[in-house]
Amino acid sequence: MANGRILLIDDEPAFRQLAQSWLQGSGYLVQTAADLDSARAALSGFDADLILLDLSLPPEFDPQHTLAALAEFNSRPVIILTGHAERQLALDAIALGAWDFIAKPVDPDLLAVVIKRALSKHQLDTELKQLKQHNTAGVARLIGVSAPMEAMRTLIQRIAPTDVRVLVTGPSGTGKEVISKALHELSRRGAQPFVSVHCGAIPADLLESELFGYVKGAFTGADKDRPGLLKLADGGTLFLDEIGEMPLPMQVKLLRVLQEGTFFAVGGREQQKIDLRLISATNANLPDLVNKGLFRADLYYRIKGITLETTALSERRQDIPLLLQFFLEQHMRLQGQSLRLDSTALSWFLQRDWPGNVRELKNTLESVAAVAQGGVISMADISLLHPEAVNAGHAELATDVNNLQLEPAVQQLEIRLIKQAMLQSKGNKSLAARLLGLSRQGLLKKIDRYQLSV
Ligand SMILES: Nc1ncnc2c1ncn2[C@@H]1O[C@H](COP(=O)(O)OP(=O)(O)OP(=O)(O)O)[C@@H](O)[C@H]1O
Repeated sequence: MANGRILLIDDEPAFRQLAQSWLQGSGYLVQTAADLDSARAALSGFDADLILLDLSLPPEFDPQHTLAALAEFNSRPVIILTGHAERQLALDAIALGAWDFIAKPVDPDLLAVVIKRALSKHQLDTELKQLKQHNTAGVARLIGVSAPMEAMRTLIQRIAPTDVRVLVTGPSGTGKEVISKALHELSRRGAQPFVSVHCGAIPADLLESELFGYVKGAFTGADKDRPGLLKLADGGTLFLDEIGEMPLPMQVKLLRVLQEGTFFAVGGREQQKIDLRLISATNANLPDLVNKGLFRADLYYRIKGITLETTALSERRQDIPLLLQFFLEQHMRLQGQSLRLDSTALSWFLQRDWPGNVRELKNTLESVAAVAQGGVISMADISLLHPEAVNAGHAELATDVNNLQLEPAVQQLEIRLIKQAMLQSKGNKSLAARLLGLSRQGLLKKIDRYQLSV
């Protein structure tokens, strides 16, 4: 399959031919056009994912004319090809919505990087938009494009309208509560309460009165009737989180409620009837607990209904960029400031194992976002909170960070990142500067300041 479709609009035949062969060599489908009219004609039959646009085009050779046409192409990323004299125009193009610009003569390696980044950002934006447009609010909150997530979304949509009991199992932080809420929101009970009970967090001797409520005088301190969580969930959904941690005596009582649909408040004589849907979740292996006598087999079969199994984030890594984007947007909305990850920070997030799954990813992003400055999260921010991010070969930097010697720590980090970028770009300074989010001039100054032999 092709990596993407690119339309190259440039009046120089030799450059068109050369760039076309570079891009085809990298697996892109490429069409070319020499002016705006032929570009429009090409687009009617070729749905380009990205456009490379020279600003000086025939017949006018007037960059302003080309800039005026930019809006026609803006549904896809446009990269401006510019000569040095056109730098201001390129900046104007960016203000008008172009994705980036690249100077002529074009460096093929740099072009490849810019195109790759533009296309992956574009794909993320499109996927996020599609998810947002999903008319089923509950499922839209479940971010992810991996096969397990797609399958989960389909199952949720099928199961939600029924009243079948659901058991959601899987590792901690993989979204079991998000899934349960989606099931509730898409059900006929969606407008009724969703009551969540963390079975392990309520002390065993309080769980009964919390769930069933109590009547005045039932025990010391019960100075008035109080409805329990079961009653509060009447008509809606009761979500029993970490059900594996429910004490055995309470399991017996819950079983009776599930069998009969009725219960008594603690100290009460009046039988109460409830109508609710039960969704349970656990990260424990319930059949194992049943075998060990820690969980009642009859209750297990009652709550099991349909079992939905979540997948660890390390087994669906393709969801990480979209989750990061989602949490970044959430953060930006809350803080009212724009924020992005630079490329090294993004790779760090992509490469980690995330044993705490989505919860750990979200918390980590939020904490580094809190210390980031200037609207960009970089490795310098990450290593302040995660000194282990600095690899073993740079242990001295970790020590500095621990000693809170910020200045030298930042300098050493800069040196390391510059060396890494130079290595990655095989000595190409323009590309290294781009990877580091610096201008070429800015990079040269730093190389000079640190007297680096790169
Ligand atoms: N697919 C997802 N899309 C968006 N947010 C998610 C997703 N999965 C998890 N989250 C977020 O991650 C955090 C943890 O999710 P959740 O509480 O649902 O996990 P859990 O599996 O129930 O964890 P635990 O077993 O520890 O109770 C929440 O902030 C939730 O919003």
